Amino acid sequence: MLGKTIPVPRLECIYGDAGCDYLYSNSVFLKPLTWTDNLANLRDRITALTGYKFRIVIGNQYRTGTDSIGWHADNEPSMGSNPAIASLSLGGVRKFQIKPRNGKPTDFWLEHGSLLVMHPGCQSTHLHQVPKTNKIVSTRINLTFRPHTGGER
Ligand SMILES: O=C(O)CCC(=O)C(=O)O
Ligand SMILES: [Fe+2]
Repeated sequence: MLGKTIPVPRLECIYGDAGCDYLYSNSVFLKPLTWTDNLANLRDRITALTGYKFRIVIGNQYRTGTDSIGWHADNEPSMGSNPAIASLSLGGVRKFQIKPRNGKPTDFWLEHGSLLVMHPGCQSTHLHQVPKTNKIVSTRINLTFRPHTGGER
């Protein structure tokens, strides 16, 4: 529901081009802050590396092992069809799992500085998550660079 605060088990923020508002799960509305120099620099370096253009970045902070993100696909219509998503991990190592819808998960241990790229099509065929863990883990920050179809250019 718009205007309602929904708790999520992690901290979130969004930066991006003006007007590139982001609505997910039909309930959470995020309005981007203006790109900082450091984030814009990272965005441009990742575009140079991957060839994909990005207009928003969503930041997640997993403070402890109880912070997480459940199984989902990033298929919000505002990103257009078949988005390419680049995911940069910083800080503590966490398990990232990806699976074909109804298939078996594959585990990746995303280390500080690793860049995971989900190519176009991935969001229609696969789901991904960062599960909770009982292990002691240090804080992790993840930045997902994404396209967006709206806003000002
Ligand atoms: O933290 C991660 O590695 C994944 C984050 C994610 O899936 C998302 O923000 O949609
Ligand atoms: Fe995701």
